[in-house]
Amino acid sequence: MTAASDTKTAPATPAATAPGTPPEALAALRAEIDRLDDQLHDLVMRRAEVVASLAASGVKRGGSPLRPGREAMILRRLLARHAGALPGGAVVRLWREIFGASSAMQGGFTVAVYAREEAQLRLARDHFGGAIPLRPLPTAARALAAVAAGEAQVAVLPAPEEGEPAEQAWWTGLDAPRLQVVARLPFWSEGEAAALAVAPGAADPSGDDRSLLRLEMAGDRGRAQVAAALAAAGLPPRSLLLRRDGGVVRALAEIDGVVEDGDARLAALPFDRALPLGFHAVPERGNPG
Ligand SMILES: O=C(O)C(=O)C[C@]1(C(=O)O)C=C[C@@H](O)C=C1
Repeated sequence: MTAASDTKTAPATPAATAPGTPPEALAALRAEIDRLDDQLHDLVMRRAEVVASLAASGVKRGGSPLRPGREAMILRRLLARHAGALPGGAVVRLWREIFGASSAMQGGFTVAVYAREEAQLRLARDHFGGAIPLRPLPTAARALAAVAAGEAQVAVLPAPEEGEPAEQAWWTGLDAPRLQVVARLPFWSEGEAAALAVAPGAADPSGDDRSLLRLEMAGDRGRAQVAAALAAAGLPPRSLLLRRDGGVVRALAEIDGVVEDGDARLAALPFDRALPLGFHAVPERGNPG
C-alpha cells in the first residue's frame, strides 16, 4: 500500500501513522502497545495483591488506611526518575487512582467533602480517584462530624483564608490531636484552589512536610509580633493568618517541617495556647497537564 493511501485509511491516529508508514508498521506498533499493556496490567494486579497482603497482615496500625506521607514519597520518587513524553501530571494521576483503589481495598473508605467552590469537589475527586465514595456535606462542621463519628475516614475542607467568615474558619475549632490535617490537595500543583484533608490521628511524615499551628492569645498582637515570637522559638512561619472572634485572637501559622504535640519549641512560645493541627507533604509544583 502506498504512503498516500495509508494516510487516507488511518487518519484518526496521526502519531502512529506518520505519512509513509505502512499499515503493517501500525499493526506492529499496536501489538507492542498490547504487550506493554499486558505487562502493566500484570504489575498492577501484582501490586494490588501486595496491598491486600499488607492489609491482611495487620502490621498497619490505626483506623484509616490512608497514608498520605507514604503516597507523597512514592510520587516524589517516581517524578524524580520520570523521563520521556508522558507529562509528569499524567504519572501523578495514574498513581493517585491506584492509591485511591488501594485505600478502598483496605476496607470502607469514604471521603466527606465540604466544598466552598465546585473546584474543591473536583480536587477531592482527582486526589482520591474515581473508586472512592465522596460524600458532599453542606458545612465544614458536618464533614468533620462525619469523620469523628467514623462515617467517613477523611474530610476534605477548603484551605483556610485570611478574613473568611467565622463559620467558614473550621481550623479555629478543629479537635486536634483527635482530628488532624494529614494532606494538602492538590499534591501536583500549587494552583488557585486548594484544600486540606483532615483524618483521625497524626499524619505520616513524607520527609518534606509543612505543619499547621493554631495559636490563641488575648489582647492585641500584630502579625509582625506574632511572627517574631514564632521565629524566636525556632518556628519561623512561612505564612500566618490572624483573626479575632469576640475577644479571642487566633493565628494559624504554617511552619516548615513537622511540629507535633510535645515539641520543645512550643513550650517557649509566649501565647495562651499553641496547638499543632497536623502537617502535610509539601506539594510538588508542576503544570497539571
Ligand atoms: O503503604 C501502605 O500503607 C498502603 O496502604 C499502600 C498504599 C499504596 O497503594 O501504595 C495505599 C494507600 C496508602 O495511602 C498508602 C500507600
